[in-house]
Amino acid sequence: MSSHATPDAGATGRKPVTLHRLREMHAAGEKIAMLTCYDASFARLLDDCGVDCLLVGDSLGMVLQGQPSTLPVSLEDAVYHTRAVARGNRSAWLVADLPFGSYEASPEQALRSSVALMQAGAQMVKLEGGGWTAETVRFLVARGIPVCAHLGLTPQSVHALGGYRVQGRDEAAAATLKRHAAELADAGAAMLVLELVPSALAAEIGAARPDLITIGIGAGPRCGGQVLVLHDMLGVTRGRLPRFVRNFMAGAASIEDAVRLYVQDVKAGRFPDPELHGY
Ligand SMILES: Nc1nc(=O)c2c([nH]1)NC[C@@H]1CN(c3ccc(C(=O)N[C@@H](CCC(=O)O)C(=O)O)cc3)CN21
Ligand SMILES: CC(C)C(=O)C(=O)O
Ligand SMILES: [Mg+2]
Repeated sequence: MSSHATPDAGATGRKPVTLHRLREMHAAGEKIAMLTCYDASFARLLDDCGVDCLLVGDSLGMVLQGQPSTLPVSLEDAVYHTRAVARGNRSAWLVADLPFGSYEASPEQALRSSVALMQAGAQMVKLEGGGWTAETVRFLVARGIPVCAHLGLTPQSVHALGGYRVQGRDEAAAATLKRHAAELADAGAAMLVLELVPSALAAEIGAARPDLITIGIGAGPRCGGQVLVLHDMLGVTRGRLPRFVRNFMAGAASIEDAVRLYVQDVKAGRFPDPELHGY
């Protein structure tokens, strides 16, 4: 064992996943595996299993708190779970959702909320919305805060959208989505979550902006990476699940095996299957 071992890498652990490394992976065509994570124990497990990115999603409102939507999640809630995940994580890239009401009023409000998440251990913040968020994205990026955008089904707008429905289905909506993606990329967003959009549209957005790392959830296999809600892919969530979910615990001998299978299947392009999970 070298006496010059870097302090960040554990004895057997990988090097920390940086934004630079994610861009290298994306440029080389390596798919990025992301999962939501809300606590220290799962953070350590997911990191050990090679998950590239952990997302402290505001889905925690539904999954952990039993809320009917993500709207009741507070910035305090997000900070609390980001702290926990940051303590358990060793090397995965840590993204935290800006909750509903914590960033919409102004770029300054978004900065204050983002500072709270970054001080809790996040390395990137994620916010939902189209072109109107570009000014805020530019403001945060200029101040050293990496930003992930989120288009398509944006659950914080569920009441305006009229339910958790596929977005960008007709030609006009698809054109708007493409324009918003370009505006967010121009504003400096490094990553873009595409949720519940037709696979062909997600592929087009990614092809138009190779500088933007697209992460799909119900957006088909031709994205730069994939994300799922942890409790969904582990078969913990009860009730009817979105079509894009696969239960990786089915046939797996352990949670670690299921998570490793997810990472392998994302990297190999085996998940998602366009027939089973696509729109
Ligand atoms: N546990 C959990 N998993 C999620 O993926 C998730 C959350 N919670 N909470 C926030 C949002 C809500 N999400 C949802 C919820 C329902 C559908 C759904 O039922 N979609 C239909 C498609 C409808 C259509 O065709 O327009 C489906 O069958 O997939 C999709 C995404 C995704 N997010
Ligand atoms: C599902 C992902 C993209 C998310 O925003 C969340 O978990 O809150
Ligand atoms: Mg979210």
